[in-house]
Parts: sequence; structure tokens; C-alpha cells
Amino acid sequence: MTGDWQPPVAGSGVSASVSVPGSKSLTNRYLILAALARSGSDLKGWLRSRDTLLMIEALRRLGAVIDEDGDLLHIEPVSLPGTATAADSPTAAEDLPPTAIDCGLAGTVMRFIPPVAALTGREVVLDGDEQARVRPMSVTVESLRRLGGQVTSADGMLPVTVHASSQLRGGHLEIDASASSQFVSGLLLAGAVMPLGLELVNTGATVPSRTHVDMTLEVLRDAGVDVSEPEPERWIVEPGQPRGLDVQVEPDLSNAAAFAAAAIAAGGTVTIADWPAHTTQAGDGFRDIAEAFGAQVVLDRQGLHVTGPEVISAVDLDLSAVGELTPVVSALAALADGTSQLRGIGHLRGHETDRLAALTREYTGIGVDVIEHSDALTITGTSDLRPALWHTYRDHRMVMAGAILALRNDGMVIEDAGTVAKTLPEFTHLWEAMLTPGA
Ligand SMILES: O=C(O)C1=C[C@@H](OP(=O)(O)O)[C@@H](O)[C@H](O)C1
Ligand SMILES: C=C(OP(=O)(O)O)C(=O)O
Repeated sequence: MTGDWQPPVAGSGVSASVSVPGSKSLTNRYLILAALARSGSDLKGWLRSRDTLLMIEALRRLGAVIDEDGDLLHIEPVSLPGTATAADSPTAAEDLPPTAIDCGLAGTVMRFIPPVAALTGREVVLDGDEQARVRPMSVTVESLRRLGGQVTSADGMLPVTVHASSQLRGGHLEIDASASSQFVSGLLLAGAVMPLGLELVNTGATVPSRTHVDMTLEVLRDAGVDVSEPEPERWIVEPGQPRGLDVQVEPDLSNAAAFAAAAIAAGGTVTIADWPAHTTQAGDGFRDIAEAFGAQVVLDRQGLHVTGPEVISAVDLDLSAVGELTPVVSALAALADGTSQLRGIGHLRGHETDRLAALTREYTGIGVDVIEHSDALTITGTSDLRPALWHTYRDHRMVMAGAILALRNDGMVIEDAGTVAKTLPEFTHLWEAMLTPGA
């Protein structure tokens, strides 16, 4: 799907079961660990989307061999000097030509690849989309320098060059991770391959998107890495190369949340197949959020069943730990009966776009009363939306939010819907199928 898209309106409520592809955050973490591992890995049910294809290409450029067989990816690790996977080829890493890596607009590629690059001993130049060049990055750059990396960057943002002379020794490092949890995750994922391991301490205000750090700790343990958090926001990764993985990737629950939200916006029931009973994904937080809006939520062996309420309740929610759900949650707030507060979301100004500004502008355009605060949105719901062009700012979750609003706003058009391919290229197809009776 490219260009503008007019999503379907929900006539008499929705009744559907939806299967969504694998998690972006898990796919890209598993890929990083597989590239750093001491033996090969298999990933089943991986997500094929712009962010994950960029990660695959980045790791290939660093020397990983990645073979695709439909639903299965097989990954042979990169060569890491001083480890079990050091190359025995005659060409030393520093003599290899510089390699260029495109991060697109993917936070996981921007913040997870530089530590891996610095461990390979090759010269690597990273750049990305224009909007990626304003996403916070300086903590990653500065961290690598303090751990022994040689890194240049004009202003701590993309483009960034990791020089071949980098030798990450690891050790104790204090950072301010209040702008993104990905600063923490990127360093922890690579920490076990640093000769001294890593002791990482957050000295800033609380790390946002905390569930994503928990996911990082879990996947590290799955790969046999000894990682602990002896006190809040102090992490210790013991040295020891990860072992190869053989894993099935869970469905992406943040993407699934958009479909589950359709039942709340339109009425009826949506079932998300294969919702895991235990998970560290931020999207799992949508179960409680849906209940706050008045939905009935049941998790059983078939999946998650969300049934919309007669009247959508207004909510007061702290979304700091699950910030990526905000665009979808805000769409429900815009349809709710009353005024909602979405708090703890200042860090979303450094996401794909400044999401607080983008949402404020677009809600105003369709007749929703919204107040933008430095780290919160106050949204007063309405049943009287105006049809308009909904701009998406190259943000996949703006496409998803727009589709939810269009269920109750005949004539609304979503600009550049193809931008959703960042994490879910099949989104418009799955959305239309969900709204097609009997499909
Ligand atoms: O590590 C990850 O996979 C992510 C961490 C979060 O980033 P921030 O901490 O920058 O919010 C989240 O919003 C993003 O969608 C994915
Ligand atoms: C913030 C997001 O992505 P990224 O991984 O690029 O930070 C997101 O998916 O909502």
C-alpha cells in the first residue's frame, strides 16, 4: 500500500479474529544476540518489516551470514576479535573497507548496532532518514567513547562513524538514559562480549519504556548471559559470549493493540490469536488499558478477546513504561465520553516524530479538543469528528491511530499509509479484512 488510504468505517461493530506477525522489539534483539553469539541461531516467526530488514542488512554488513527460509531465519555470527568467533582469515578487520549502514528511522538499529560495530574492529559509518538525524543518539556515542570506542559524530547525532581503532573494554559506566530505554538496551545486549563485561548505571531521571529493558534482560538470559539488576537501574552483565538461539518470536502486541482497540472504538469483539500468557512486551499493557476504557478483556488459550463497552470511559493513565502504545490509546481517548489524561510521555518527542506535537495537530484538525503539555496530553473525546486528511509524519503508529478514528469518522483519509511498513507492512490489508464480515 502506498499513497493515501481511506480506511473502512465500522457499520455495526466488529467481530473478527486477527493474527499479527512477530514482534519488532524481540526480532531485533534476537538478531543482535545471534550476531554476537558463539554459534549459529534459528529464529522462527520473525517480523519482516522495514525496521527488521534494516537490522538484517546492518548485521550482514558487519559480517553476519543470514539465510532466510520463509518463516525461518538462520544466523551465523559476525567475527569478533578476541572471541570464539574471531576470523582466521588473513584480512584483519581494520583493513577491511569502511562499511555504510542505513538505520532508516529505526531506534533499535540506531542504538543497538553501534556497540556491535565497535566490537568488530571495522570502520562503520551509520546514517538514516532525515527524521532519524534528530532522534537522541548522543548517549550511545558518548558511552562508546567512554568504554574504549573511537567514535565521531558532528553533534552526537547521526551520521556517526565508529572507527576501526575502537576497542570496547567494558567496565563501569554511568549514563543518563531518561530520553530512551534503547540507550540501556543497546549497551546491555553487547555487554557480555566486552572483555570486562559491563556495569551500567542510570544517573538520569527514570528510564522510560521500562518494559523494553525487562525484555532485554530476558532475551540475554535466554542466550545464557549472566545479567542482574542488584538495585533499580544498575545492571551488571558478566563477560561471556552469548550462546546461539533457537527461538519462536511472539506476535507483536503493540501492533496487535491497534486491532484490539477497534473493538473498543466500534463495539463488538476482536480476538488477537496467540497472545502469550507471559511476555515482557510493552503491548501486553494494553490489557489493563482496555479495561480502563470499559472494555471486557479475556485471555485464554485462543488468545486475547476484547469486547468494546456501550460507552467508552475517559481514562487517566501513566504511559511512561509503555509509551509506544500512546498513539493508539490517544485515539480511544478521542472517542471517549469525557476528558482523558495521558501522562509520562515526554520522551515520545524523540520517537519517529514529536508524537505529542503530531497528535495535537491532527486531533485539532478533526475537531478533537486537545491540550499539549510538556510530557502529557489532555484529550476530550467527541462523537462529532470532522472528516479530514490525517497526516502521518512517517510514523507507523500515526497510521494505526488514524485507522481507529476512521472507524467512527466517515470520509477520513490517511496520508502516506505505506509508512506503516516500519513495523507492519500488512497493516491495511489486515485492517480491511477485520472489517469485512465473514472474511
Ligand atoms: O527497545 C525497543 O525495542 C523499544 C524501546 C522503546 O523506545 P524508547 O525507550 O525510546 O521509548 C519503544 O518505544 C520502541 O518502540 C522500541
Ligand atoms: C518508538 C518506536 O520505534 P523505534 O524502535 O524506532 O524507537 C515505535 O515503534 O513506536
